[in-house]
Amino acid sequence: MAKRALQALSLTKHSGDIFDAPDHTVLIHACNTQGKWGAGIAIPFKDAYPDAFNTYHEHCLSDPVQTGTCLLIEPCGPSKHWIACLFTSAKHGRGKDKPDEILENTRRAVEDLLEKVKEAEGKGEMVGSLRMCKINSGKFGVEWERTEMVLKEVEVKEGHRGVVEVWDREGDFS
Ligand SMILES: Nc1ncnc2c1ncn2[C@@H]1O[C@H](COP(=O)(O)OP(=O)(O)OC[C@H]2O[C@H](OP(=O)(O)O)[C@H](O)[C@@H]2O)[C@@H](O)[C@H]1O
Repeated sequence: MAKRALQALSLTKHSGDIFDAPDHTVLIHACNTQGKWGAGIAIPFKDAYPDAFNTYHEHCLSDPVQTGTCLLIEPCGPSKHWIACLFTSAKHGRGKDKPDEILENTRRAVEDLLEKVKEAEGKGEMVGSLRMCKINSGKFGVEWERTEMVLKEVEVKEGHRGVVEVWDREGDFS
């Protein structure tokens, strides 16, 4: 029998505030592995989800975290939002990984995210839609178009979510 072709990930684009999301939405951002949410969209994440920041921080300090992985943090606080940290660069600031490395880490981290979402759903957890900002396009300095190309090449395996929403405050996807 012919093998079923694997589907590629679909992106939908949305203009507005990523944080203004229904309960159980998964909010996704790109992180360094140093345990710091010190700039860019990481600051509002830290302000709105201090418990998630503590979980991320401890995860980074307790084990050397590999890039290309994802930490999916269970809903905490009244918002019931899941927080997904994609480890797309080891360091931040001047020491950040090179764009090609960030892109390869992104591909693997998103695959890891899709698997972790599947596992959570398998345990009967409520997991809403997957929402990301234009990851890597700010402090990590990688053009959004390059990250978008990589995301659209991610293979959606059996039982994995096939759609990720991308949110931008200005609706700028150029
Ligand atoms: N307040 C806000 N509200 C809404 N949208 C906002 C926003 N601020 C920025 N954006 C947008 O969010 C997208 C991603 O841009 P970002 O620069 O955040 O993230 P990135 O993925 O390039 O880099 C990750 C590293 O940035 C941080 O800094 P540190 O390493 O701590 O220094 C982290 O900790 C990571 O390590 C761009 O579309 C920005 O327009």
